Amino acid sequence: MSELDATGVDVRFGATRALDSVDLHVDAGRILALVGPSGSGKSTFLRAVAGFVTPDAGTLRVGDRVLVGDGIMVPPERRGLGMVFQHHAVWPHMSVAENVAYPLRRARWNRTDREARVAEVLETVELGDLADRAPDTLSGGQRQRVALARALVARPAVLLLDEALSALDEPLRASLRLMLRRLAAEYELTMVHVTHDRDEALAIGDQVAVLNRGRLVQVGSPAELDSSPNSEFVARFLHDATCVAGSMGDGRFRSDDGRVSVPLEALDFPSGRVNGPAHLALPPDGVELVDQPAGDGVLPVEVVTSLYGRRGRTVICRSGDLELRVLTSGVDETSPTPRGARVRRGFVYPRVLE
Ligand SMILES: Nc1ncnc2c1ncn2[C@@H]1O[C@H](COP(=O)(O)OP(=O)(O)OP(=O)(O)O)[C@@H](O)[C@H]1O
Repeated sequence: MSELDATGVDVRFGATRALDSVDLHVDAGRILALVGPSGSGKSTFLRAVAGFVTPDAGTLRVGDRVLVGDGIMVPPERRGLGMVFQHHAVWPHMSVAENVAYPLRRARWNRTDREARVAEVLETVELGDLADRAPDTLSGGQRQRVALARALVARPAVLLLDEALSALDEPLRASLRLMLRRLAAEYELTMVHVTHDRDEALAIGDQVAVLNRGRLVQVGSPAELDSSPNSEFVARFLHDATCVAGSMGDGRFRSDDGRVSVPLEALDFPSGRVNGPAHLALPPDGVELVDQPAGDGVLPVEVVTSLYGRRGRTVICRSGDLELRVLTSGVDETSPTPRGARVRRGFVYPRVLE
């Protein structure tokens, strides 16, 4: 069990700054979920830790061992890390057990120790019965567990997962999420789990880090990110918030077009109190539908459509040019069409005027 520490990691590909001075710390035995839109630098970070990409600046350390920095650049095969990719790289010409034993063969483990360790790891990933099977006779989820077992077999200091569950269907994904959390706890394994799936990041991570254009924009527990997104970007990305431009003054937010006016009681300031130009981010669960189009903090709306979800139905409404998502619980769609949306909770951020 080892902690992972990244300090000031920069990676450039020509004019693209794939990672911009990234500082990240993962405590030993914990899972960090790294999430962000496409092209935000998630895979580049993992590849830099694994040793497939050389940072232009910064240091990477696992435990007290420097992997990158101070003139050191440890090659990938000497880093002692495990990695699992989206598409299970399982060798078709080897049985399940042979696939899993491969890293131990390369490390010249003797046969008895190798067989015992392979059997133990296959039990851990619940593949004990399938040791002799050929990979092409396995389901996608079983193959991915073979890849996981192979990454775990040599007791890596850190396990790196690059969209490792993304190609699987639910509910298999859900069961593998649980398996990863169980492994982290039982074996005190440090993990970095890269995903573009926001719900998965919040479900699996002890800590969640959000990347945007190579920059780390927020790191915190799932509950912190859920309740207190520190920027408009995070509010949009994690919460599907609708953003409204306006300003704060006289204890309320007023939108530039005059349609939205919200009193202080309904406002949160996750990045600090704001006065003057501001953006209001409205998460779907911070707005409720009401029958009347008027009232304090109420916008007149027209319902466009809705999506069913387990937490409730998300109703898509329009108010002027604004498209708003409202999470409702058990709204009967045949009831009189709601004509207003009342803001119960919105996040306010400073707005930098161009
Ligand atoms: N080998 C490379 N050569 C040039 N540019 C690259 C290379 N690898 C990545 N990039 C660029 O670096 C940026 C970050 O890419 P990266 O693959 O890390 O993003 P990501 O967040 O993992 O995206 P996705 O979710 O789409 O996989 C992107 O702009 C990408 O085009």
